[in-house]
Amino acid sequence: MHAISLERKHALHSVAATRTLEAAAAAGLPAHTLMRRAGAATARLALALAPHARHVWIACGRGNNGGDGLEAALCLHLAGRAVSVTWLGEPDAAPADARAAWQRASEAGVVFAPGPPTDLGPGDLCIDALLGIGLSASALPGGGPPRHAPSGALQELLQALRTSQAMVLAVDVPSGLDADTGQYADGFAPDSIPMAPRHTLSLLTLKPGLFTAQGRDACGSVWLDDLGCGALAPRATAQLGTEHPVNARPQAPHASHKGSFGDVAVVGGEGLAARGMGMTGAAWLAARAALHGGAGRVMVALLDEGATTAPPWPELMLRRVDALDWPQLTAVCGCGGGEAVRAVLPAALARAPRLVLDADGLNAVAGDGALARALRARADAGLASILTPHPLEAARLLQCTTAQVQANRLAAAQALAGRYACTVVLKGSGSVTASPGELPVINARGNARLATAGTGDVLAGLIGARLAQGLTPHQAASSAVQAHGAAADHWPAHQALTASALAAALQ
Ligand SMILES: NC(=O)C1=CN([C@@H]2O[C@H](COP(=O)(O)OP(=O)(O)OC[C@H]3O[C@@H](n4cnc5c(N)ncnc54)[C@H](O)[C@@H]3O)[C@@H](O)[C@H]2O)[C@@H](O)CC1
Ligand SMILES: Nc1ncnc2c1ncn2[C@@H]1O[C@H](COP(=O)(O)OP(=O)(O)O)[C@@H](O)[C@H]1O
Ligand SMILES: [K+]
Repeated sequence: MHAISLERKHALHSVAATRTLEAAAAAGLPAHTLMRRAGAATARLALALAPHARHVWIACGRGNNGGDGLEAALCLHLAGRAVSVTWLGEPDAAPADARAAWQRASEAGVVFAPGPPTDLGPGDLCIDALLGIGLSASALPGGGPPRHAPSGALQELLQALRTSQAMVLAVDVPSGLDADTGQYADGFAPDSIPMAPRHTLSLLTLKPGLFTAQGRDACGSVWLDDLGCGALAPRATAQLGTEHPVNARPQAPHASHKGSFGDVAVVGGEGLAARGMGMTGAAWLAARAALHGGAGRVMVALLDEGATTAPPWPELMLRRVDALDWPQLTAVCGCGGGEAVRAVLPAALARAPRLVLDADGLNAVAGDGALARALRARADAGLASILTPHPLEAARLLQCTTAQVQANRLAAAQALAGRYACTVVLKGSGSVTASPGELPVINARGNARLATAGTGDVLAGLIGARLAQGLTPHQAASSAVQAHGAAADHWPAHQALTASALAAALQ
């Protein structure tokens, strides 16, 4: 068992892949072995997390997730801890593994109670073993009418777990969360994020939904126990984090020059005169990020007809759009581009060998079939493209709703990558980077301090810098997303995170 370190990459497996592994592992082991291992691992982690707990309360569901909880109860009871269990199952209806676990726990004298102890305090521990990966798919958003509405008893126990002052350890997955998508099933979303500390012990594999959409809030700290079956794991569904080089500069040869690190041109920043909304700041932010991200030279082509503006940072060079030497550039197009960016896109799409398309650049492509075809054609011409939509921009590109994008972020990012034959970063908590033929990467870094205007422009500029320095689009995008998130994670608690400060803090 180990805590999931965000410094390393990890394989992620869908529920289907985990079921395949479970079946292969169970076939080679005596009956009930996996559940006993799962219960023992849960008990070990419980003792480590709450060594001085006066009470451990375990809420167990009807299925095998509940069986894991019963096995954990037995281990904790045998270790001399004060344990009580609330089990929603019935011996005659329980799956075989869970029934055996109930029998062993009962025979050993584990205490069963209808609900949690009334005096659970902050030093105590609750274990959530209500629902695991068996959560019914038909209850998931977009999956039709729920087959099982959460019963009153299940709701009461979930509520007790979520409002308890005691730390909560979720077995395998927080109950009600879909382990593939990170979305709660209908009727299971909490009213607010619980205040008590939370841990999740994922069993056999790490699942993608633990790290994207609602997953990170639901899980708290994530741990993994492969139950001794890691060697049997099938091909990963996705990857958590990336180990690609952060900044090529420290390893660069002494005989480098500024041309060795690529030219980035940021094209965006519609002027105030166009539609009464000045967005030049977005272009400057992207350019500053490209500079701090290690690009050799950074140019800015503002879509600000007639205005002559001095760059806010003297390292940046101004260019008119018609003076851009597209074939030599990595273009970052769209940041604050407004309506004006549409006119530039045919040239950028046709001529830029490396292109990052953000914000209004994406909206223009979503609303214009010719631009969409030009984007799609870039792959066949050997030109590299990266799209960086937030969920609403992704929904426009996919002609669906934001809720449908969020319902399965991994699938949405992969669908976009397929449709446009390029790399896609679907932003938001647990950003997903997907590229044709590559394992998608979920980023587990970053936090809600990034939810401030301009941080997306900073990301686009940083991706541009990495692409300019020679990383592949998939490497450039996934490593930039990770560095962007890590900068937010390391941000001093007492300092405001603003987009321009973030750009300057990048490495
Ligand atoms: N069988 C095995 O070999 C192993 C199973 N393991 C555990 O077993 C879990 C999976 O067990 P199961 O397949 O039994 O599934 P779960 O225990 O996750 O859930 C199934 C139960 O929940 C109910 N349910 C499903 N969706 C519901 C909904 N929307 N509302 C209300 N009730 C709902 C079902 O009717 C069933 O009673 C894993 O998450 C893991 O904790 C682990 O012990 C590893 C080994
Ligand atoms: N709650 C959050 N957790 C993690 N990352 C976040 C969160 N909110 C925003 N971000 C990140 O901040 C950036 C915001 O980008 P975007 O929505 O395009 O904003 P803007 O257009 O204002 O720059 C993205 O990289 C996104 O993933
Ligand atoms: K659970």
